[in-house]
Amino acid sequence: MSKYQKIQIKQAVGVVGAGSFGLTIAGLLAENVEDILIYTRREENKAKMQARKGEYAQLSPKIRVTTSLEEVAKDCQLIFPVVPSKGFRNMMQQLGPLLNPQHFLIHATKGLDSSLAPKEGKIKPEHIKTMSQLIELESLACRVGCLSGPNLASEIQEHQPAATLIASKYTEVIKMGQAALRSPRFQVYGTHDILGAELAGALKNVVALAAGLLGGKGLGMNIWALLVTRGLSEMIHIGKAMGADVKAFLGVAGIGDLIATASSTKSRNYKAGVALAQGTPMREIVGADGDMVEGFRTLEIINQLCQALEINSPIFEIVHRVVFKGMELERAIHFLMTYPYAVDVDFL
Ligand SMILES: NC(=O)C1=CN([C@@H]2O[C@H](COP(=O)(O)OP(=O)(O)OC[C@H]3O[C@@H](n4cnc5c(N)ncnc54)[C@H](O)[C@@H]3O)[C@@H](O)[C@H]2O)C=CC1
Ligand SMILES: O=C(CO)COP(=O)(O)O
Repeated sequence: MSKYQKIQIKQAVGVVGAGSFGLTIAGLLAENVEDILIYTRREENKAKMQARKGEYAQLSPKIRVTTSLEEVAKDCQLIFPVVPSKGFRNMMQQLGPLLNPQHFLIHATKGLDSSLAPKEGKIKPEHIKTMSQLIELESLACRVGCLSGPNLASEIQEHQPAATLIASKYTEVIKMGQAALRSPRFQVYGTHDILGAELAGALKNVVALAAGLLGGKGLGMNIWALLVTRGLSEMIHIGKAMGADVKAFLGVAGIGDLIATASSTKSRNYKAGVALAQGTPMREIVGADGDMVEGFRTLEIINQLCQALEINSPIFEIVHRVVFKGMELERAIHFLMTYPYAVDVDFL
């Protein structure tokens, strides 16, 4: 047992979603937990994972694989859902009926959901849900949390040190998450501001995408720093309009993750921006990695929200035009460089 562990976790811990970050979380859990159950939808993946073949060769022997959500809900009190936002509600509609108020759910998805919005007409703030709100909507689970921070999966898989934030209204969820994940290679902070942590994690992907656009054009660090600073300011304004506090945006899940994602060629959001700037058609990027560029979905949802609430967010608006309306990047940069900004720090 790790010396950081205050609560001893004796039961199996579940991970739903056997992608890059689900496997990373399972690997972190293996430092503290004896029995980890990871859910994959695909039988062929289950076979490969069980045989520890190919990309699964390094899987800890403590990790069991299942294609049964019933088994996850029955065996595990603590479950980490780690599926892209696009599939999250659908996943919860299957998992939700199997859960009860004794379950603890800590998701790690950095995105938003707008599936409750009507097909026609304007989106309203109440149509936009974070993943913790979807968990509450689709299940009886109330001990809900989120994990968010500068956590590029490949670095953690290489055992490089990193930190994250577990956010929940419930202290017991934060403590349980810390006990499960904390180790000398993974620092885990805690906060009760779950909305702030979720929004910071989702919104930073859009700024990372924008940073990739600049990187793809070969632009330097001055404009990168300007983008990140003003992008953070817009993230905070949008977050506040959605009911969040400023704090999370200034911590590991906000500025911390923003720096990591907006400067790393390991980030899929950053890489998508680079590809767009270098002329790769949108359909090719979406075709290759579409669900995984969370920033695209978030950008569409936030653009509608900003219009509905008349939020002034020039960077988000112009990135939307570049990504979805074919605006030339040079024009977009000119627009922002001549934008009548007046105040530097306007969110404190
Ligand atoms: N990869 C990373 O560095 C990090 C990713 N995240 C977040 O984690 C989430 C997942 O990302 P990755 O694991 O990297 O993506 P991925 O594409 O590698 O894996 C996603 C997995 O979810 C599965 N999945 C999709 N829909 C499902 C459903 N309805 N039911 C069950 N499984 C389903 C897919 O089959 C796939 O195995 C994203 O929201 C991402 O922003 C957060 C921190 C770091
Ligand atoms: O959120 C992440 C790192 O903290 C992962 O970012 P990407 O989804 O852009 O790869």
